[in-house]
Amino acid sequence: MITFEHVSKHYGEGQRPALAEVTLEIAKGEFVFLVGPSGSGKSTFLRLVLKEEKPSSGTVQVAGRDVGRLRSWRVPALRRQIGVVFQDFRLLGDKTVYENVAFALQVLGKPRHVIAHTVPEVLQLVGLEGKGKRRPHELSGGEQQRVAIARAFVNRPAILLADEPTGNLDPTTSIGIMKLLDRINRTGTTIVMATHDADIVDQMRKRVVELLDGRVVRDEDRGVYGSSR
Ligand SMILES: Nc1ncnc2c1ncn2[C@@H]1O[C@H](COP(=O)(O)OP(=O)(O)OP(=O)(O)O)[C@@H](O)[C@H]1O
Repeated sequence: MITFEHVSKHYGEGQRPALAEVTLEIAKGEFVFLVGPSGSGKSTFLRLVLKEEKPSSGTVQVAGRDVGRLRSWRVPALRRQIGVVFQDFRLLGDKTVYENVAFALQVLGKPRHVIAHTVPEVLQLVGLEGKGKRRPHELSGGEQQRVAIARAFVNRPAILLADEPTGNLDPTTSIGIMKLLDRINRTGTTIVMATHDADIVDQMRKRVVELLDGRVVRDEDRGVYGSSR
């Protein structure tokens, strides 16, 4: 589903590379934690998958396409296959929960009856039934993240990228969010999650890819946050 072959990314002359010779394959339906200290290249990895950045060298393939060679007019089609969730939720503050999720479908030109049917379904999936009329500021952080996940998932993308989705949440709320991501993963969606949350990684026991200074230094199935060696 996602293949990196000898991918390096240099943002600027004289800077050390944000990613260096990364070769990695993530299969359809996998759940992968990207871990590593601040500045190790996790967000850069995610941005390359989305074609928000271009690799300086090497190839990035997503869903069978060479992202580096993708023409700009094909980029929206690539991004339709990828849902994204961030640490700071990034909801539209002047829209209700329902409208935030519906908006993701409106921009894709989905007919109104499809939206009316799909949004309540996905709000129920994320545990927000009955809260569609609230605005983001009337929700807890965990609920806001559920809205963000509903919005990212409403189009049933093949891939969900999550950049520190539990970074602003307390441990109990974080566990709820992880259960939700696990449920989404079980529907067949490939999930790549960058995180500093050691407890979560240790509890979930999924594949762990560790970056250090832009290099993959560990890739373990059912891994833990810190090296087990
Ligand atoms: N737009 C940019 N321009 C220049 N340098 C950048 C840019 N984005 C990231 N970098 C540099 O690339 C390196 C990797 O950054 P990246 O954001 O990918 O790390 P990260 O592992 O996601 O960090 P964090 O855990 O703090 O989010 C860092 O040295 C950073 O300063």
